[in-house]
Amino acid sequence: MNIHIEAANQQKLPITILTGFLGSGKTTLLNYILTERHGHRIAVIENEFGEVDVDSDLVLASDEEIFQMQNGCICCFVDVRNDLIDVMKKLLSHKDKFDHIIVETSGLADPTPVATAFFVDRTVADEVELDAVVTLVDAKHIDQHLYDPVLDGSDNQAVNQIVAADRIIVNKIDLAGEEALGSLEGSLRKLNQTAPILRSSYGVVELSNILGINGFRPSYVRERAEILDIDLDEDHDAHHHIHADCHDPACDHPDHDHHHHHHDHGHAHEPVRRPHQHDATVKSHSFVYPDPFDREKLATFLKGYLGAHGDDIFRTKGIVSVADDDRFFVLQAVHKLVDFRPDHAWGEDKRKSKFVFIGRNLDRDGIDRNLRACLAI
Ligand SMILES: Nc1nc2c(ncn2[C@@H]2O[C@H](COP(=O)(O)OP(=O)(O)OP(=O)(O)O)[C@@H](O)[C@H]2O)c(=O)[nH]1
Repeated sequence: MNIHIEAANQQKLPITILTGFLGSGKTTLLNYILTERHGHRIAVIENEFGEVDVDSDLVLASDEEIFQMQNGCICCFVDVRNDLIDVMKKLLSHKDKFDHIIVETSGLADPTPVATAFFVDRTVADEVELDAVVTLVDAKHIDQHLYDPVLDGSDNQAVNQIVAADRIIVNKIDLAGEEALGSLEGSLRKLNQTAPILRSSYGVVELSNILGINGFRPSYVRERAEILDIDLDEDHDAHHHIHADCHDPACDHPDHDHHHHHHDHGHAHEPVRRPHQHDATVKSHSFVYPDPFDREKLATFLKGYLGAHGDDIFRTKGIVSVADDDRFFVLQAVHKLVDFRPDHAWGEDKRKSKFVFIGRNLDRDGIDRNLRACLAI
């Protein structure tokens, strides 16, 4: 299989891979990018973690093209990566409509195999170039994931995302003091010696620092090839190596083994396995209810429950139908920090509530029982 790594070419469509741990602010940054006037016409590909799609409801409607990719994490499955290539081909078939693509990975994804995927398919590789891997870091919560004791000896996605970055954005600086920020930046610098580190609150950064930066300049090629695990020295028929760990506990793909590295050697459907451990303790549970909720009861439950279990529950999201209110409510929680507020009117949309809880030691039945107790009936 031929791998095309070459100098940046203005004709090629730049791709930004937006990554960062669960709840770090990827969608917030994406919304900022999509609503900001920056001169780029952007297509977005999203990869959702968890089987119930909430993210598409959270991304602001815009003229941009937004493609949802569910059913697995981009970084994990060969067929999800193939879907990525298919989506990319569709986009390329009307590329006059945009001049930049952003791929938002799921919060548990390793960006490296996602980036590598673009070099696997020749048609796509001829037309696109990786502009940059942009990694968001949650200034308040990252420490507990970088130094996660449960992951001792296993792959740590929070670390991989930082290692793979061309740009690091320390987000949520409003929640951290100067001293903590300084020490965090020191730790990030140890993991990644080259990526400029920016700071932001709610993803507000100077966009010229993260879009159209040509992270793949010729001088970067070797360094990037190393990060992407592509062997440049193997003449024209260089193998590509995809480290396709699945970090999507929601997946139950038959070909998938959560305890092994998949190591492709150009044969997309025949992963070669080698011993590997990783965190299979993180799970995602989704809940859907047709009946409306009592706003106060639900808010009280969420605060109390996440207050008690928020060390283990990394991320909670929801779109909620509230009794006697025309608007849908959005639930956003990262560990113990809960944000539950009204959004737009439901309009023609069918009212129903969806919740996704992601974390360790989740008590699915208990959460379900508690949520049902908050229904307005
Ligand atoms: N205080 C504060 N909250 C923020 C900031 N940026 C984002 N948030 C909040 O953090 C929560 C998570 O933000 P998202 O943008 O949904 O995070 P994400 O990385 O897309 O999350 P996943 O898709 O689950 O991985 C939301 O409640 C945001 O409003 C910030 O700079 N400061």
